[in-house]
Amino acid sequence: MQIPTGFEAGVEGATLKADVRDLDFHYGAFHALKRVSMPIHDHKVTALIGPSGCGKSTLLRCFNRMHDLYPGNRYAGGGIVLYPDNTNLLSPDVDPIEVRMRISMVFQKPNPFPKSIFENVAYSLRVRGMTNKNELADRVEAALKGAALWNEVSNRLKELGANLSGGQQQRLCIARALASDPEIILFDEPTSALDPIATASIEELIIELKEKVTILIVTHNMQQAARISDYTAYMYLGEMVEFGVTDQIFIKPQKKATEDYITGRFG
Ligand SMILES: Nc1ncnc2c1ncn2[C@@H]1O[C@H](COP(=O)(O)OP(=O)(O)OP(=O)(O)O)[C@@H](O)[C@H]1O
Repeated sequence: MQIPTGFEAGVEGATLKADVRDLDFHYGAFHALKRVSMPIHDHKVTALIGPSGCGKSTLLRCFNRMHDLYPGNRYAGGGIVLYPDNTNLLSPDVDPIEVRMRISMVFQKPNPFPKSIFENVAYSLRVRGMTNKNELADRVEAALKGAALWNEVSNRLKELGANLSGGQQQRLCIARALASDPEIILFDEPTSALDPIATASIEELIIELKEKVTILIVTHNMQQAARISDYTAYMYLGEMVEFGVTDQIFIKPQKKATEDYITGRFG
């Protein structure tokens, strides 16, 4: 899908994986997202930045219909179109379970299931009906390799996931997210509970992962957004203030509000 008019392509020939169109979101009476539009480029990392409470996580959670799990939440406006099949992820006709198979999520705190390392990764495959032992083993190995964890755990697969270090647990959660072969992975501040070394390895991994998947990441850390993302979106009070190529947002933002935030004058 070529970039529709009105979106800054940034990279020649870039294609879109999804686009958010005039999206509104309400937590009961609270209007948390206001007419948000932004493109999600295929096989790129897009970072959502902005001060606390501006709606970054709310926007991220729309992508896998997590808000559906709580009563009173309401999507409105245009929706989120996923390419290449033009599926509106927020349409009531689209099954949220299907959406979560195509779009997986990694949370702020590593949250392995109380199961073995192997089962943490195999779980989503079993849920999808995979029963063949060899196939499961191959897929688990591929996901753990994809998450740069295989070398550290290949001889510990029966141990509890919770026995791993924090950084390893987060890579296990990334392996779990990868196992189902998603098209997009959502990361919600994935390194905020980790030390600098574990953070660096997750950042390196995210950059590698974009070969396989499209990535959308919420981060409080502007240096992190600058280091790992191709595109950055700056949000404030539920609105999309500015979207662009990361270098442009950080070096020469178009809007004063973005500049004030980037330079630390605000936020
Ligand atoms: N379940 C909820 N019910 C009502 N309001 C909510 C709920 N979750 C978030 N909000 C409100 O929606 C707004 C956006 O919250 P959100 O968590 O998306 O912000 P954020 O930019 O991710 O913030 P942070 O960086 O602190 O995580 C905030 O005003 C928040 O108080």
